[in-house]
Amino acid sequence: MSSHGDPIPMTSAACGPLTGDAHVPGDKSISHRSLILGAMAVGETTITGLLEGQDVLDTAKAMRAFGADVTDHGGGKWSVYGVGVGGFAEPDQVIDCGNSGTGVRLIMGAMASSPITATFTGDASLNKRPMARVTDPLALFGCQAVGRDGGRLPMTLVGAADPVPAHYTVPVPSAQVKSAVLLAGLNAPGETVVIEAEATRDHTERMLAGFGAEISTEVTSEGRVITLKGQPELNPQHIEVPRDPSSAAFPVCAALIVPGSDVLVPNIGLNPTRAGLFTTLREMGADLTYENEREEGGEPVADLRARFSPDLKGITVPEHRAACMIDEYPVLSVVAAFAKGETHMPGVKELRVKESDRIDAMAAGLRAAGVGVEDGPDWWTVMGLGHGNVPGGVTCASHLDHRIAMSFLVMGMATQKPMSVDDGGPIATSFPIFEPLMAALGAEVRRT
Ligand SMILES: O=C(O)C1=C[C@@H](OP(=O)(O)O)[C@@H](O)[C@H](O)C1
Ligand SMILES: C=C(OP(=O)(O)O)C(=O)O
Repeated sequence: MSSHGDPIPMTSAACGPLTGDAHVPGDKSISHRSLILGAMAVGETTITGLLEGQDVLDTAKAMRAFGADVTDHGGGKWSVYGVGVGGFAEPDQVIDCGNSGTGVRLIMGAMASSPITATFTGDASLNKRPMARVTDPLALFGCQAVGRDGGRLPMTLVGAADPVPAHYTVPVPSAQVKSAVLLAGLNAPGETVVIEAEATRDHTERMLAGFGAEISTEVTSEGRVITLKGQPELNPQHIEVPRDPSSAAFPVCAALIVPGSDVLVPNIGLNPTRAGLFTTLREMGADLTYENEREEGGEPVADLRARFSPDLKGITVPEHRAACMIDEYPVLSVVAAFAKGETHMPGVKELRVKESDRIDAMAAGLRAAGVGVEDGPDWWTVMGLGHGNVPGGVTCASHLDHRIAMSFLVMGMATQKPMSVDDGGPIATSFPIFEPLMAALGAEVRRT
């Protein structure tokens, strides 16, 4: 089933070279944060290039339910009239975050230090995902949570009437947990401190500073120590959302495996906490170059140029790189199938608690398509067959997971026989223009 509606079976088949420019949508992480921080500022935040995927639309709807005035002006232009830190109203309906872990976890953080009660739910995928990783630290602020067994949604949070700041070491590498704690810290008096051993995406820290919060990060022997001063007045901003490196991954990887391809993916944010896939692909021998490198809004940006790469080789992806490419492992495993030799991916336990168990989902489809995969609790290895040698010819389950669906469709562009997915519906959560964008490059992707 797709997140919203009937399943949409899709197929992709081997195609001629992929060529042209691929303008991928706005960054999903930054889009969620623009709406949430806009809702917590005093006055009007304007946003251009917002990702209008279902995950972000669900966050926009949630921000309205908490009292912010959120307006869609068309063409990716949005405005949010915020209610100020501590100004959230109590929603009179259940908050449905659909398929989005980022949406629900950040919003829980944003309301946790306010004296209001809210009930959260999601689709069948989100309702299986662990929420105690967020509600445990939110309890330190005085927020109470009651959910289903194992800390699952639906779940009701009773925000703290008298919040206290927290000092918390994040036990798993998760930007969502870190961000939930920081957002809760906004309405607590005094300093909230979050420590992360491994660096995860730092958009919340950068954007909070942009909105005028007092926040600092110190790198110590314990890791990154982030200190936030509570109860600031956040100033509204104009935000230009950069294009999403996690979406860029799909046309980039497709170009590397389809013979003769030459694709330009312009204006991609290369924040080091997000760009691990591109480093990894270059280590595998990918013909992937950064053109027109520049800085925009304090972040490194470049146009990515990906060309067919006949001599890809398997590598071991360094474990310390996992957090900065965590959403890209599914599509990396596809590229690995077309490389020569083994690609070993250690330290990736978090893949098992995404929209699906991404190791299981990819391993099942790759094996069915004739590719050897070995896996353990926190690692997996793909036995590459080399270009032209990957059989394909199977239908894979996408398990309500956009990245699984897109990964198998990219794979089918270079396998001997077409690849299908049972449901391409979830693609709309993060990359609603995936089909027309890939078709315009010359791919054979269609609904079946
Ligand atoms: O903070 C964010 O915007 C995200 C953090 C990551 O999740 P975790 O925090 O669970 O690693 C990532 O997988 C997700 O797509 C977006
Ligand atoms: C894991 C992802 O998203 P979320 O956790 O927001 O559902 C993703 O987009 O790959």
